[in-house]
Amino acid sequence: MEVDGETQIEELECDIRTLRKQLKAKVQQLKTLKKHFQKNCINKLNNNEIARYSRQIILSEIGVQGQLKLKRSSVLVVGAGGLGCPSALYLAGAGIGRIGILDYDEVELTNLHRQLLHTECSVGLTKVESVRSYLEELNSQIEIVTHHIQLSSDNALQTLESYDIVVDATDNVATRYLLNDACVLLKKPLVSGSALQLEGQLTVYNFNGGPCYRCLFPNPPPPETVTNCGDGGVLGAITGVIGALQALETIKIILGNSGVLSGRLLLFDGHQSTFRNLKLRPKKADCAVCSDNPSLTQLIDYEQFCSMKATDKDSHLNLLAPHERITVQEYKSLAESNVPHLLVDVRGANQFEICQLPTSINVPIDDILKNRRTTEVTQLAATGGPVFVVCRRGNDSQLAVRHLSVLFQEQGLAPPRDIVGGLHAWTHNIDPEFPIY
Ligand SMILES: Nc1ncnc2c1ncn2[C@@H]1O[C@H](COP(=O)(O)OP(=O)(O)OP(=O)(O)O)[C@@H](O)[C@H]1O
Ligand SMILES: [Zn+2]
Repeated sequence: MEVDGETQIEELECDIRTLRKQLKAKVQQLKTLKKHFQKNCINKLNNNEIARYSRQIILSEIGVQGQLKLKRSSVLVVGAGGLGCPSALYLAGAGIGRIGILDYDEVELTNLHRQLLHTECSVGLTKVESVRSYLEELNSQIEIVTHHIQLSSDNALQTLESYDIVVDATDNVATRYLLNDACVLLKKPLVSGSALQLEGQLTVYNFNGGPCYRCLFPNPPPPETVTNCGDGGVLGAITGVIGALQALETIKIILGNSGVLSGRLLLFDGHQSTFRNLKLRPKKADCAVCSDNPSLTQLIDYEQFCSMKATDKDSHLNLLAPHERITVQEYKSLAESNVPHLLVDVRGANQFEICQLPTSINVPIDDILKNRRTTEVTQLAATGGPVFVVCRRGNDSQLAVRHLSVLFQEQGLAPPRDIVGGLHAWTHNIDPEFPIY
């Protein structure tokens, strides 16, 4: 009975995939026909546009002329994730004539709580295709262009060139510097947002004599101080707030509104639901890129400059010597032979609650690095057997081993060892049923 049910589900899913493909082909066909036969004048609104945008056209800030400005403008949204989805959605709704969506990534299940243009059916598709099909259904009057690439120094200038404004909806420092420098070189405003946990930030760089990102942050932060959503977590409503505000600032720039958030930083605190505006330092007279005598006149290697990758994928640390590490397979056979040992899981308590390996104890990395619970670990280690350290992907566990090794040595204990690749490696190589997040 259960097997029958599973087969039926698979068959239906397969049918739906086929129908979606057919639908996509028809939508594309319709688009091409419309483009060919409907005269879309950029100096006039058609009846569909008048009705569609009527509730914003009647605003004194917009009017017919403002709506035409939106229609004639082009915006590139870089990153089709937590911030990119809401900003692209509101830009498309408002009638920006050409919207570019740029992202190298594919949709994953862990994206769906906040990246709300992607659906369960788009898991595995490219993010740019997923966003494109959503936005085209929302508004057939505008053009959506997709760029399924990783933005880099080799392609940034050429890609950004054909857009009026750039929205930074990415999640890593290297890409932020790259976008900043490219926008300065091309003289384009950069609407920059970020969101983490229950907080968000927003500002507009390189606009109307205001500072650029480098004016404020001439040097990148140390890599170990940077947290991404995968490690720190984020609430979808926070990315929604900041992404929608990025669309608002973009629209204000196009309309020529005087209240654009340039030279100011908006901070949103979702705990208290408060917004604060900080005045930023003005443009730096000797900024490396936006001053009158810049030392940087072309794009550089940003991963090298930041000592960080321009993606949050595959960032595997390699801090330890081979003898300080064991594989998940080695750990499995040791655990199965009932060798007495101590397994320390250094993820945060919330993550430990999601899933954990049998007999492991939870001592979060922060507690280890700040020596808050290291005595507890050394005392347990002294009771005998080897000590192993595990985390989600095998990075924090290496930091923990490096830190603990010194303490263990001082006490004459055998050094702890890191489990390579962490719980992700456990799921991939040992137990596919072990939850992955
Ligand atoms: N250099 C780049 N080129 C193209 N896309 C980029 C670049 N840097 C970041 N991105 C994209 O920006 C988006 C940032 O969004 P967000 O952090 O919400 O998503 P995510 O990386 O899927 O999240 P998670 O960290 O939860 O896996 C991602 O889709 C990522 O692929
Ligand atoms: Zn500058």
